[in-house]
Amino acid sequence: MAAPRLRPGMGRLIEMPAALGRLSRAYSKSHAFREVLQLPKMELTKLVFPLQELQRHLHPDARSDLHLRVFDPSLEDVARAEGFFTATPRNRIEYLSSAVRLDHAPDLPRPEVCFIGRSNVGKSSLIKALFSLAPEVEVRVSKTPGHTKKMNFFKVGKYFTLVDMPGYGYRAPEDFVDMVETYLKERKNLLRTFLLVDSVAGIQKADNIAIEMCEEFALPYVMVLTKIDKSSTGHLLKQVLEIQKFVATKTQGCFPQLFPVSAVTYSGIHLLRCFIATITGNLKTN
Ligand SMILES: Nc1nc2c(ncn2[C@@H]2O[C@H](COP(=O)(O)OP(=O)(O)OP(=O)(O)O)[C@@H](O)[C@H]2O)c(=O)[nH]1
Ligand SMILES: [Mg+2]
Repeated sequence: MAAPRLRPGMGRLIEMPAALGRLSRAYSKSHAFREVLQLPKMELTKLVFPLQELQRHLHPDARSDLHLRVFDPSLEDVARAEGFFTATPRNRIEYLSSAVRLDHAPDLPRPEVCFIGRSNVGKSSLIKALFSLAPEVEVRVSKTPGHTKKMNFFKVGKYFTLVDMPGYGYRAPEDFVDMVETYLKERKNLLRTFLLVDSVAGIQKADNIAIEMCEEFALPYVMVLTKIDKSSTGHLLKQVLEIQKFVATKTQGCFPQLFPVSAVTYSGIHLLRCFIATITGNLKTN
């Protein structure tokens, strides 16, 4: 397994003052990257590059099975990406508006990324975690499936827009199909769709319908595996391998690398921020 690559200058960030070292596990609620960098190396890898950590558990002959190197930023890139997600007076991160129809959606020139998935899969929680450095932004999450009823638009400075979608499947809003299908099909500035799949349950029937929809509309999309804190390592590894094979053999528009995340432990969140900053053309990695 390759260690996370470090660029010159990162050493300074990683040098750990003794006092901080003792406190390394007690990071703040925001999970700021400078705090993450103070973690012991294995913990850091698990948190920032969850696929790399999983790869450690694969038999050496099977290691090429994990598509690790498609998007493979350095720690420095990941650190730089955080700037886009940090709210400051000059970088305003805010809820913009909600819409139940595409023609009610805000007219925005900047690139947009949206998050779709079954109700309760963790879309709103993931967006809330991505916005942990913008604590003023309110993203509502709920144990009750079908909580998000509208498309919610969030502006990230002058860089891009994130859209939290209502879920499909159980307790989906009645107008879901009209709302989401039309959005996916016609939204001009939609750059990438993140399709969330529960890492415990794997790909379900309703997910297949969403995958077919993305394929039919020829959307570039990315699969995110949620709630990885709830999966055992063995189960997660099995799901990653199965889903990766599915993506490689049955899809055209899906990005080959999966993004496992947890909105509870923040595993994969920093990498996903870096990916979003990169695909929206704001960050040059490698
Ligand atoms: N353990 C764990 N629970 C999570 C995670 N992400 C979300 N949850 C829980 O899953 C439930 C649903 O989360 P939401 O983020 O509201 O899910 P959603 O996909 O937005 O759901 P809808 O808006 O109903 O479509 C909540 O109880 C969350 O606390 C995670 O990474 N780990
Ligand atoms: Mg929601």
